[in-house]
Amino acid sequence: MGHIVSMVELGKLFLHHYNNQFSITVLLITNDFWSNPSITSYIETISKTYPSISFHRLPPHSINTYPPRSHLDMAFQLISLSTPEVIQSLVEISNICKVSAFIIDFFCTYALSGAEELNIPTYYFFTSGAGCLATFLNLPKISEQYTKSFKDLPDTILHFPGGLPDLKAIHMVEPMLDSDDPAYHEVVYFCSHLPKAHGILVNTFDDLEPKAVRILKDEEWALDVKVPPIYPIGPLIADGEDVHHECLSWLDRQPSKSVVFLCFGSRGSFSKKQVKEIAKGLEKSGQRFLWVVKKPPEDEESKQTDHISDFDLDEILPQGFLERVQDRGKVVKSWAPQVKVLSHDSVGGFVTHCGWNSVLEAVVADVPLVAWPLYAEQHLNRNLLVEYMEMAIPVDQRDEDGFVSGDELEKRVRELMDSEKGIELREKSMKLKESALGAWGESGSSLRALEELVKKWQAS
Ligand SMILES: O=c1ccn([C@@H]2O[C@H](COP(=O)(O)OP(=O)(O)O[C@H]3O[C@H](CO)[C@@H](O)[C@H](O)[C@H]3O)[C@@H](O)[C@H]2O)c(=O)[nH]1
Repeated sequence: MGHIVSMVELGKLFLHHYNNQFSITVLLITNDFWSNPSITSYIETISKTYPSISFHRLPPHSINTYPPRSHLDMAFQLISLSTPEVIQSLVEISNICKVSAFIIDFFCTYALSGAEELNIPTYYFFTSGAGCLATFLNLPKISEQYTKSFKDLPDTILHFPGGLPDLKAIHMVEPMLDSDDPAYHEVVYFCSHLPKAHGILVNTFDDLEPKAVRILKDEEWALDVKVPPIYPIGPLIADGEDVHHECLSWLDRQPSKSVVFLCFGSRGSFSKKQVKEIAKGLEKSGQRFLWVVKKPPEDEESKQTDHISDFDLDEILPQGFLERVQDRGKVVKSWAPQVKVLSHDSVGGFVTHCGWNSVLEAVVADVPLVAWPLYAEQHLNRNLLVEYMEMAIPVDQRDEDGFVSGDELEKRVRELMDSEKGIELREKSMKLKESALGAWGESGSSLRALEELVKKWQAS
């Protein structure tokens, strides 16, 4: 969902600045694996409100090569199987009009060479940040240096060029933890193809990641790999959902900047033990909080689907917790309208899983962060947010399973809401909000990057 929303936001961006010059076609893979009612309703809404954006659904495939090793292996196999139809669609669209650019998600790298053979300029839209992109560009080299799986290297620290933060091997991006998983090799393949694109659009802005943008654009090859033209065209975030959720009325009754919001993205669920520990930490912290809790998965397998199922909150929270914190805490099941919550005046801090959209939404809303990464590239984002961008407080996690004690959460929440460090972060986040607005103002950095890109297309 996060990737579709980002891609559509990009389409809306072109339409907003270059009305009548472009129409947008979004190619979508269809499969039970991805069927999700919120995606269907999202697409229906966008189709109605933006007639210049059309969605073309590719025919479904089923996996017939080998049993998938992981959910990402399955996802990558399905995407790869759709490549011939992607290229066929490009041919058909080219027969009707000129394709100015073909913009692909990182996970859709399979279509890059076919599109280039058709002489269609192909770009990536990288939905995470510039620091993450700079690190990804180096992953093929890093992977060559190790024969063991990163998950089996508990004492190894990985170093990257260009002053990028180190990363514990066990915090490697999720699909590259296990070298026996075919998804590992697919991610290396994706990363090694990034330099082959005409350019990479990145959902960030210069002032948010000045060091990372600089090394990506550095002609001296600070990164030790070839980097194609980079276009930081963010922050692109979805508009707040047009819903009225009960948690918003609750926020209306809380003092300004007093509430810590805890939300862990579209898939972030925890074990029952971890849920109890979070509750303990929040209760002891004495702070006001709004906490989105997803259903704890029964096992690793059900982790992919369980988070959208219904469940009984009383069964997983400590006994009497809700009554004891009723004056200052609210727990919401499964989902809250995050963009609206973050921009509410009562919210003064955000405990986040470091998903990039969540980071950008917090930046735009001027909310300081506690970083609690879970999966995907989130550990990498945590290191960037804490060490490189200095805009978040980290939580200390157990190496084996990422567990965070209630005492640790209590300490970090207090630090964010009630300490010198918290004040520092708050000042920084106010400045970043202004810079985010400035990036799209007259001669702002993101606007300039967009203009440069479109000029190229117009000239070709
Ligand atoms: O209760 C919720 C939970 C999430 N959201 C929204 O869902 C999106 C979540 O996006 P993000 O923060 O990027 O997290 P993920 O959904 O986990 O995104 C995936 O994609 C991101 C972009 O590539 C990566 O940075 C993440 O690690 C990866 O997990 C955001 O727009 C949130 O506002 C809500 O509105 N309410």
